Parts: sequence; C-alpha cells; structure tokens
Amino acid sequence: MSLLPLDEAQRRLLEGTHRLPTEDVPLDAAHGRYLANDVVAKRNQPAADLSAMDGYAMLAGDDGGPWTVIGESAAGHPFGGSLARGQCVRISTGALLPTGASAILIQENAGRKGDVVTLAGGDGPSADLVRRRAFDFAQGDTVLVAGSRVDAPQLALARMAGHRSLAVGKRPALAVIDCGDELSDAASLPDHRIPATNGSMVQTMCAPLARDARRIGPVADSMDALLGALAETADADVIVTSGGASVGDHDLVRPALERWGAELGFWRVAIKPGKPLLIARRGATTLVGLPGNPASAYVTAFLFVLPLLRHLAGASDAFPRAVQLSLGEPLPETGVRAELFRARLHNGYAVPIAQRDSSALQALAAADLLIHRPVGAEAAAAGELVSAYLIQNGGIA
Ligand SMILES: Nc1nc2c(c(=O)[nH]1)N[C@H]1C(S)=C(S)[C@@H](COP(=O)(O)OP(=O)(O)OC[C@H]3O[C@@H](n4cnc5c(N)ncnc54)[C@H](O)[C@@H]3O)O[C@H]1N2
Ligand code: MOO
Repeated sequence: MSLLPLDEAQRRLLEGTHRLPTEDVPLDAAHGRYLANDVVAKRNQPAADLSAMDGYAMLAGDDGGPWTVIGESAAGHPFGGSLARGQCVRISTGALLPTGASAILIQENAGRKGDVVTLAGGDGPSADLVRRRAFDFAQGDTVLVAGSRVDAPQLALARMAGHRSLAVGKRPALAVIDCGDELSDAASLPDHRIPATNGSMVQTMCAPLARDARRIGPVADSMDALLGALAETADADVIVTSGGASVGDHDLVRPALERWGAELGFWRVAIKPGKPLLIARRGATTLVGLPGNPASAYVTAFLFVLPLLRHLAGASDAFPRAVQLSLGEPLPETGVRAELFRARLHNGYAVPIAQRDSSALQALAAADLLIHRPVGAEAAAAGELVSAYLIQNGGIA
C-alpha cells in the first residue's frame, strides 16, 4: 500500500464523518465550543451616543467657551435636560450624551471654577471622542458566524449582543487505548517495560474538545486483549489507539479493528514522524490508530485527532493554521514523506531541535512549533521562510 499525501489523508479523515447534533447551552458553557448558527445582535451597541472620555459635553461647533455646567451625565445615570450654546454637562466615560450634544472636551484640557468651564490648553471639544450609536454593531447584524469557535472575546460579544445562551455542536466522546506488552502504569519497572505515555498525552490534548475522554489500558499485544478494550469503548464517537500500527508481528491493531467490524479507511501517510497512521470506521465511530513512538503519536494526534474532534463538534475550520516564520538554523532536504520538525520559537525565529528521533520525549516537550516541510523539499537555509504550526495550547485553529 502506498503512502497517502498528508492533505489527502486529512481530507479523507473528515469525508463521511457527520457533525454531532447541536444543543443550547448557557453562555459561559459555550466556551471552547463551535457555533451551530450565526449569532445575530438583538440590540445596538452602543444603544445611543456615548462619551469615550471623562470631561464635558457641549454642542457641535460650540468650541471656544466658556461654558456653564448645567448638570451631569454619569455612566448609568443620563442627564435628562437639553443643552444650549455656552452650556455643557459634566460627563463620564461610557455615559450617554445629553440631547443635542455632540462634542467632548476632555477633563485634562478643561479649567473649572464653580460652574464655569474654560479651555485650559490642548485640544478643544472634539466629536471624535463620541462613540456613535451602533458603531460596534447594530441590531440584526451577524456578529459571529456558524462553525466558529467561542472563546472569551466571542462570549463577551454574544453577551453584549443580548444573548444569554448559544446553540453549539455537541462534543464527541473519546476513548484512548494504549497498546503494547511493554507498557505499564506502574511507578517502578524492569528494563523491558516502559511507562505508557501516549494514552494520557492524547487524552489530555483532547479533553477540552471532548464531552468525555476515557483512557483504556495499557492493553497487551493480543487479539483478545485488543478486542476486549474495543468492547469497553461503548458509545465513543472517536476511538484512538496508540502503538501496534506498523508492520511487525505484534502490530495487531489493524487486524483487531477488522475483526471488530471496522472498515479500514486508510493506512500509512507520507509524513515523518507518523507514517503508520491508520483510520477506520465502524458505524458512526471513527477509529484513529496512532503510531506508538510518542513524538509520532503527538504529531498525528495534532494533525488528525484534534481536527476530527473539532469537525465533529461543529468547527468549520478544523485543521490547524500554519504561520510563516524565518528559520533560525538550516534544515535538510525532505524525501518521499513531508516532515514535521519539532522546533523552538526563539526571538521570532523557528529553531529546529537537533534530536529528531520519534521516540525522543525531551525534544517533543521542548518544542513550541512543528515546522512543516513538504515532500521533496530542498534543503532550507537559515533565514528562509518556513510554514509552522504553533503547538502550545493545542495550536491555533
Ligand atoms: N520494518 C518496519 N519497522 C517499522 C516501520 C516500518 O515501516 N517498517 N515503521 C516505523 C515507524 S515510522 C514507527 S512510528 C513505528 C510505529 O510502530 P507502531 O505504531 O506499530 O508502534 P509500536 O511498534 O507498538 O511502538 C513503537 C515504539 O513506541 C513505543 N510505544 C508504543 N506505545 C506507547 C505508549 N502508549 N506510550 C509510550 N510508548 C509507546 C514502543 O515501546 C516502541 O518503542 O514503527 C517503526 N517500525
Ligand atoms: O514515522 Mo515513525 O512515526 O518516524 O517514527
């Protein structure tokens, strides 16, 4: 079987996976979720002209002063009367402009004696210090679009737009299985055994996107053990295995998935690390078989599992966005696989980490970036622009 190009594998991953149903949730519970519908403003913001500064409000063109202070407009306490030339109203930031007023003199440029205000240097009254009614958004405006992610600023916008709940996609349930006779969760181990790292790493990466992220195993390299673990995944929308995905005599994930009734979508992608990645489906459940080497498991979870979860949860843009950065040190040419180089972000440069072994966890833990070099790329010199994914905080998608 030949190696599938990365972009084709990513496209095929989402092809045929259906988004989960949507649900209405209170506003704050929508954090980190994806919008099921456009969000339309129920109110104008601001609802009326406001002052952007603390100072005095006066009529347009009434620039010279002096002015007599005839009242106050404070935030939450508007001035009820109206203004004439030669008059002003004490005003605070965010307070409604009195009827007729359309210029603000900031406090620092005003002199005040009793009820009389004079110019005290600097700029005079300015209309630019007025925040116009509905300048941010008007009732009926689409302020957020379906499929976009709700973070703290989007929550603030939805709240300001008059919403108290939002329709978002349901999050998928995830089960993660560590596979391998050598794996153990015990604290102290003989030389032929190692701590199982991938299951908890993937579980942790995915938890914010999942309604339930269960970890199963470690599971032994036997058909019965794997089938037993798959039986425990019950209602999971996504099952992730790690290890046993390659070509060795004990690499049983593929045959076990087939015995379990799953249909192989694809196996082996033209990426380094991560070549033995496999995708299978059983009903509405998608199974992602990650390679066992921890850096390979991380890279493939970043490029495939996180996007799959985002897609199921309703994201319109499920894949991580790359940024362009200058290389801090040269990179070698690539071959028949695209390469994802672990790298540090240092003084604005992408600095590749020398240790590239796909089992090396120190290099993975030190990385801020994955530099993505396509298949057949020439060697890249320091200073050259390269494409990279930010991987801290799960990347930017
Ligand atoms: N003859 C070939 N050998 C290998 C090939 C190949 O094409 N031909 N591919 C290599 C590549 S690339 C990778 S990546 C690995 C992946 O193999 P598997 O997915 O079958 O993984 P394992 O063999 O089970 O384990 C590989 C490595 O990772 C360790 N491991 C496994 N699971 C975990 C875990 N949950 N936590 C921590 N470490 C784990 C395992 O002990 C092995 O050291 O295959 C190459 N071989
Ligand atoms: O491609 Mo494997 O994922 O390097 O170690």
